[in-house]
Parts: sequence; structure tokens; C-alpha cells
Amino acid sequence: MRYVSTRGEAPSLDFAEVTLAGLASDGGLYVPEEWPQFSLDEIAAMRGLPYAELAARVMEPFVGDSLTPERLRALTAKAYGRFAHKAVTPLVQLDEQHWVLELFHGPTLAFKDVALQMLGLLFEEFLGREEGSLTIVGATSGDTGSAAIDAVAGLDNVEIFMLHPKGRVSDVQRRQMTTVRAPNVHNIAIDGSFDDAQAMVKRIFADGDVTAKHRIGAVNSINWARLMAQVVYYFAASLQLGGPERKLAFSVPTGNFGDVFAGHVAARMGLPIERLIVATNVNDILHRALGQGDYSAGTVTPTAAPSMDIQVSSNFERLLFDVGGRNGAAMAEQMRGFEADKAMRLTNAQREGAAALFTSARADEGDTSQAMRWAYEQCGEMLDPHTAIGLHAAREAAIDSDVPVVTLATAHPAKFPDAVERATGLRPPLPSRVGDLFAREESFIELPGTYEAVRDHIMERAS
Ligand SMILES: Cc1ncc(COP(=O)(O)O)c(C=O)c1O
Ligand SMILES: N[C@@H](CCOP(=O)(O)O)C(=O)O
Repeated sequence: MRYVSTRGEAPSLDFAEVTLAGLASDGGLYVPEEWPQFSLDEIAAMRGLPYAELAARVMEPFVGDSLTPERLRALTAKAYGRFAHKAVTPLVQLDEQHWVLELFHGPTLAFKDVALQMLGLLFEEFLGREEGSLTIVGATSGDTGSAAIDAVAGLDNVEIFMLHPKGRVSDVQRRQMTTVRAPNVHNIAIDGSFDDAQAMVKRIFADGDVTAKHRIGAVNSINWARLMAQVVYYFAASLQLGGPERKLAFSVPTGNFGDVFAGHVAARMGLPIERLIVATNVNDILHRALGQGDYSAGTVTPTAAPSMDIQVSSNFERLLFDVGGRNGAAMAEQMRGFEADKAMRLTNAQREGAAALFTSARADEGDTSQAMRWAYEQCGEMLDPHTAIGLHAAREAAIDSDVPVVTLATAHPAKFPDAVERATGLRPPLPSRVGDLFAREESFIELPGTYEAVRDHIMERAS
């Protein structure tokens, strides 16, 4: 399997190379040159497999000859062995039509663990082969940060610098990052938004002064391996609810468009999916883009779902490339326009290509609270605000009543206790696996939201 950049200029890479490279050298994102296909019979044969084996089957065509089948299985067994639920991503039924897919049973209580536990092992595996090292620079609106830190803390050949927007993540999210004491972990709180942090990360990859000294790596969904691992749970959910013979719709709380893009990949691979519902909060650039073709970023509004307070949605580029004719030169030009103006129009091909599978809905703060209340009072389920946005969108979307609608439960409610308590009157307790989070000492540095301040800090500290 080879990977090509959405902007057409960077060299094509194999899986091991793409995992270590992160962002393409032309500023684009890597995607597989072609989508691997499973027949319906091949998908049906995966029914009943343990999650780690299912993961290996789904990942195998993407990994190609970068890992032997035995080695891939050893890694999936280790990655998913750390989850607190035997099913790894269990389904819970809410009513006749609605289900939630609980993706928060990993060590840091959000869906990011499903991919990052695997990515940490892949880094170790591929770096070990060449005795290389990696300086990871990541941006987080709250959940990627802790999941990535958990996955790489203590590794000898990996160092991680994680940027979060100061004051814009929950206390639990911040502490899950800043209380990890390992010499290779560096937390940075910047003045600004997640979008500012993500832009700095992408700029670092293109900064010759930095890359001359350090091999920069990515843990964000910039990194193809993240998305590959997220494809697996679409198969897992479908197989449990009658797939592949029966189609499902998925509602996905969306910010950076990685999770829902993984659903698009599952559909490209042959998994029958009726609809992918892109659920946004009031930071609704994706809702406007999918509805009206208007991809224009405003300022970010802080909400009760801070991990989705994103206006520049990195992986949308992958979708536009894939449904818009896979023309790297045209994509590069379109993205240059967006980078200059913070706005662009989708082409007709992009709009029509996306509309074939995607719909969207937007939840304001009232809708989010109401969805949390509905789930708790009517179904006895406590949801976090991000999942509640997904559930709101799932109930708004006009999906035929005989099609099950699965909302991705992207975080444990205990990560956002204030918002959950405001909506339901109950404060969710932290699961014991996060330990004495509020007793541990925090360590992070605060920096102004300028690229130079962040780059200089990384250059001074990186070994
Ligand atoms: C809890 C939670 N829900 C939803 C999202 C949005 O996911 P994505 O960025 O893949 O669209 C995020 C952040 O990525 C998140 O942390
Ligand atoms: N919501 C995310 C934002 C980063 O998204 P990623 O999927 O690109 O890592 C977070 O929690 O940090």
C-alpha cells in the first residue's frame, strides 16, 4: 500500500514511512493511493471476532508489508488489552432506533485512546528498526493530548510537546496531561484557540530550521495511522447490529473531521453505511460547508463541548480531495486560497460527492443540555456534552425508522462534570482507572500564542 499527499507534490510513502512522517512535505495530508475493498462475504466473516483480531483484519490492507500479520496481531492485542471493557467499544441501546457506541473505555476516557494506544506501539516498532528518534509536536483541544501522552510517556526515543489552548480545556482534561511526570513529556498552554495551536503544529513541519535538527512527528489526526485505527469501530458496530446485510447510520460529534472521515473510509472499503451525520456545536463551519458549500472560519466560540471548539477542520481536506476528483494540484490551490482568506467555496463535485453520504446538524448550548437530559431521564444514560451533540444530530436527522442510528460516544461524562451536572443535576464520578488525578502536581509552561515563542521553546528543550 502506498500513500499520496492531498496536495500532489510530496513523495508517495509506505505505511511505516507515513506513520513516522505525519504531515506531507507539501503541507498536505496522506491518504491511501486507492481504497482497499472487502466483499460483503469477507465482512460477514468478521462477525464475532474479538476486537483486537477485527482490528488486525481491517488494518491489514493499509499496513501492507510494513508489518507481518503476526506482528500486527501482537500490536493490536497489546493496544486493546488496556481497555476497561472486554468489547473495547461496546454498544448501548437508548431506544428503538438509537444506540451509542462507547469509545471511552481506554486509559484516558476518550475515543482518542482507540487510535493512540496503537500509534504509540507503531512508533516504537518503526523507530526501533532504524534506531531513530522522533520529536512529536501536537495540538489538543483536550483529548488528543492526554491520550497521546499516555501512549508515549517514558519511551526512550520519542519526545512529545503538546500545545493546548490556555483555559479552554476542562480541569480533568488538563490534569490528565499536566500531571504525567515523564522526562519526555512537555505541556505548553498557549494564549489562543485550538485552531491557533494546530496552525503552529503544521508550520513546524514546514520550518527548515526545526526539521534540520529534529525529525518531527504527529499524533494528531494529521497522522494517517490515527484514522486507520478509527475505521475499525465502524465495522465493529455494524457487525453487532446486523451488518453487512443491514445498513446503519452513524452520528459523529465532529471537530477536526478525523472520526467521521474514518466512517467515510469504512464506506469506501465496502461497509454498507446509510448516512454519516456530522454533528457540530456552534462552531459550525462543517455544517455550513456541507449545507451551503461555504467553508469559512470565524472566531472560535467556547462551548460546553470544548474538544469540538474548532473552526479549521484539518481532515476536511482529505474528504474534499477524495470526493472532488483526487486532483492534488487543484487541492493545493484551493487550500492556499483558504490559508490566505480563511474562507473558500466547495466545488460542485465536492458538494455532490460529500452529499452522497454526509448530512450535518448543529447543536447550540441549549440543544446540548437537552440531549444530555433526554438521555439521562428517558434512557438512564449519562452522556458527555460531545456525545450529546451527536445524539441531538442523530434525532434531528431524517433517517428511516428501520435504520439503526449509532451515535459515537466520544468521551466519558466524567471528563466534563460541570456541564453534565448543569444538565442533569448529577455529577459523574471519575472512574478509578484515572487514579488520584486531583491530588497530583501539575507541570506545564504558559506561552504567548505566537509561532516564534512556541518554536523557540521547542528548539531549546528538544533533545
Ligand atoms: C470528545 C470529543 N468528541 C469529538 C471530537 C471531534 O472529533 P474529530 O476531531 O475527529 O472530528 C473530539 C476531538 O477531536 C473530542 O475530543
Ligand atoms: N478534539 C481534539 C482536537 C485534535 O484532534 P485530532 O483528532 O486531530 O487529534 C482534541 O481533543 O485534542
